[in-house]
Amino acid sequence: MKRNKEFGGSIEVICGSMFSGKTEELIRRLTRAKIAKLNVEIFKPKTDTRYDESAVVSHNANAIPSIPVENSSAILLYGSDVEVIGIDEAQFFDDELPDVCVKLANKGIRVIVAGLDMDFTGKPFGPIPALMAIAEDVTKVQAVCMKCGAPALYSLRLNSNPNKVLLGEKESYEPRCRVCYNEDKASY
Ligand SMILES: Nc1ncnc2c1ncn2[C@@H]1O[C@H](COP(=O)(O)OP(=O)(O)O)[C@@H](O)[C@H]1O
Ligand SMILES: Cc1cn([C@H]2C[C@H](O)[C@@H](COP(=O)(O)O)O2)c(=O)[nH]c1=O
Ligand SMILES: [Zn+2]
Repeated sequence: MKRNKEFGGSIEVICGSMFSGKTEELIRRLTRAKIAKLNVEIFKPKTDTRYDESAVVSHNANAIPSIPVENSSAILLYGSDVEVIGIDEAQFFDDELPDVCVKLANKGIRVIVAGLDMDFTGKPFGPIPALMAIAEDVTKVQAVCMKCGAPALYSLRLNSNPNKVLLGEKESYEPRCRVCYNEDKASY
C-alpha cells in the first residue's frame, strides 16, 4: 500500500535550538517511513560538513545517509518515485525552499523539514519561518539550558564572531532558556 500518494502530500517542520533533538526526531520519522517500505530520500545543504560529508548525523551520533545539495531547487531533480523527503539543516537553504516543498507536497510527497528557527541573536533563521507558516504540522523541540537545566529555546554563541553563519558544536554554542539567554548574550 502506498499511503502517501493515496492521501496527498504534506509538509512537516521540526524546529528549535541547537541540541534540541531536531535531527534525532527527523531520523526517527524517516526510519519509520523506511520500515513502512516507503521510498525515502534525505537532503542537506552542501555547506554543512560538520560530522560527515553526506550523512545526516545527530549530536548523539545517530546517522542516516543523505544527499548534499547546492541549493533547494536541486531537490526537485531527484527520483520521481520518492514518497517521503527529509531535509536537515534547512535554515541554510535559500528562500526558494518553501516553494520547492510546496511543489513536492502537491505531487503527493510527505516532506519533513528540520532546522533552527532562530539564529544566535534570537532572530528568525532563513526559510524556516516561511516553512512554519505553510506546514500542516510544526513541532518545536527544546534543549536543556546548560546554565540552569530549564527547557532551552535559544542557541547562545560562545564567541564574538558576528557572522550569521558559523558552523560549530559545543565549542561555539550552548542552549539557553529565555532568562539565561538574556543574562548571557552579548549586545548583538
Ligand atoms: N543541552 C542539551 N540539551 C539536550 N540535548 C543535548 C544537550 N547537549 C547534548 N545533547 C545531546 O544532543 C542530542 C540531540 O541531538 P540532535 O538531534 O542532533 O539535536 P539538534 O539537531 O536539534 O541540534 C540529545 O539527545 C543529547 O544526547
Ligand atoms: C545558532 C546558529 C547556528 N549556526 C550553525 C551551527 C551548526 O553548525 C548549525 C546548527 O546545527 P544543529 O544541528 O541545529 O545543532 O548551525 C549558525 O551558523 N548560526 C547560528 O546563528
Ligand atoms: Zn537557563
